[in-house]
Amino acid sequence: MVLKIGLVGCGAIGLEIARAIDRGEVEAELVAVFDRNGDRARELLKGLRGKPRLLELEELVEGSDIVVEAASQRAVPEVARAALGRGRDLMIMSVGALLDPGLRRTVEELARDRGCRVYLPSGAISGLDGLKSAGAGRIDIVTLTTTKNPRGFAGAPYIEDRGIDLSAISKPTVIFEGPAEEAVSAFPANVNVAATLSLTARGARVRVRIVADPDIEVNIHEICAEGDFGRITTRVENVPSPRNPKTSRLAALSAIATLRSIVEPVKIGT
Ligand SMILES: NC(=O)C1=CN([C@@H]2O[C@H](COP(=O)(O)OP(=O)(O)OC[C@H]3O[C@@H](n4cnc5c(N)ncnc54)[C@H](OP(=O)(O)O)[C@@H]3O)[C@@H](O)[C@H]2O)C=CC1
Ligand SMILES: O=C([O-])CC(=O)C(=O)O
Repeated sequence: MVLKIGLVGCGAIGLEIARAIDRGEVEAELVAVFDRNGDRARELLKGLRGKPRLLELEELVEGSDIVVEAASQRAVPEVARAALGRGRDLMIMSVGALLDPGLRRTVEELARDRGCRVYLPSGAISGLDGLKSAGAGRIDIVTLTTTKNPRGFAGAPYIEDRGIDLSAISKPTVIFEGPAEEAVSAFPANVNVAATLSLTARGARVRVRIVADPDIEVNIHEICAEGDFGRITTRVENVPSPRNPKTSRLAALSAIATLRSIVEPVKIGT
């Protein structure tokens, strides 16, 4: 049976996912899309050969085997409850939402009760395979250093609340340092990867450093993890999405790769 996918969020990541399915790169059918911005959803549909329907969330869930969230952290509670509550599998891109302990518990309980799977793609980072293995032992500390062009941080609550003038940054500047839980609320569209690291590290401390560098055009994520296994360091220099400079192209590719791994019989990696 062909996997039926319902997509919530038709922005930079949603568009790439929809196109990959439409080109036959994932053996699945995109049956429906939803976005609070109807124009963006209609624009996405125009470019596809297939004919997914533009539906409200409840109807989208009804017709899908798996719901893919590529919208925002704010969207996650409603989408998760709608999908898991009806026994549908769920993929979450706005992983930062799951650092709210109440929501994480709800998602885990609903998934267990209804026999559903919840997929959290690696997103814009590398090294989760090793970190996942390390988590079976003891991880002491994980640090994430994220560096983007200042324009990538525009609109973040941390920037707005403090009135930080991003255009005045003329050299690499540390604009935030703190735990993952704070980072994902302060920069909800920039460091969801901190939450993915935190969940993978199973309770180990994840410290986040955010750097604005006016001289770069890539989104860099550097990770260092230490524990009884030794040390892992990884660094990705990501090409930003042409549609959304906050988001890296690798994040959309990781969603597509996760969907493939769901439908393909051979699973590679930890
Ligand atoms: N896990 C990871 O590694 C990564 C995660 N992300 C996260 O993935 C998500 C999608 O990223 P991206 O495609 O770049 O984002 P975009 O902003 O490009 O697109 C998101 C779309 O979803 C819409 N949307 C927002 N909230 C809702 C809602 N409650 N219900 C329905 N639609 C909604 C937005 O509308 P509007 O424009 O009106 O807000 C927009 O059209 C973001 O939360 C982003 O932070 C991004 C990169 C990496
Ligand atoms: O795409 C990226 O570089 C990472 C990102 O925005 C996020 O984790 O929210």
